[in-house]
Amino acid sequence: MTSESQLIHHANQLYEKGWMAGTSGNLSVRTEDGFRITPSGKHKGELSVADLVLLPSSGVLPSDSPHRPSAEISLHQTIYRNCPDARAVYHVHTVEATVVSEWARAGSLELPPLEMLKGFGWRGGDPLPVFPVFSNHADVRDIAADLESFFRRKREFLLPGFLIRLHGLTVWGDSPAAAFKHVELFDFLFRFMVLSRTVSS
Ligand SMILES: CSC[C@@H](O)[C@@H](O)C(=O)COP(=O)(O)O
Ligand SMILES: [Zn+2]
Repeated sequence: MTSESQLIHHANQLYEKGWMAGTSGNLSVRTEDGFRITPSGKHKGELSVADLVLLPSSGVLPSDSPHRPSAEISLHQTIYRNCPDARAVYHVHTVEATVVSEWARAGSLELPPLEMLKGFGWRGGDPLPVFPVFSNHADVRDIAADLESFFRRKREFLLPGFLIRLHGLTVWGDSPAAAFKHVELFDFLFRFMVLSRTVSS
């Protein structure tokens, strides 16, 4: 299976989970000639490989592209530029990700020290990793600029994801399967956070 067809398979699965409802979210995979990304504003449960838009390594979109690329392409570009191992970037809108994004303080969200964090390579006992939450600027390029500044501040351990306030979750991985796994791990953490507040209130 090519990485493009894995992306389409995952788009269907993420749509079925309700995480790409109402045309929300966008997915991309790195290819030899750049990366391919979902088109803007299309139903994410009805895509095919032919719908994907190529952003060539030159960074210049071909003028004859039949579809418009995702409006959030600048976030994907920023991740691929800063994370050489990233081969897939997935952005979803889950209810719990949106709820917990409101709980951030000074631009970061405290994650619970759950076993599930080890799925990201975190070792229990190490300090909890910083999980950034960026403002949902009207111009996505301003969010990408905040992300760029975050990447510049080098850290020992970087979680492969971030939230945008009242918007959604973005993750990356060294394969489409890894990106999908990271969406699932973060979803588990966010659902735990929401549920534990509900139970204790
Ligand atoms: C339901 S609208 C959501 C969009 O504004 C955006 O946040 C999104 O995730 C999808 O944008 P798209 O341009 O289709 O990739
Ligand atoms: Zn979005």
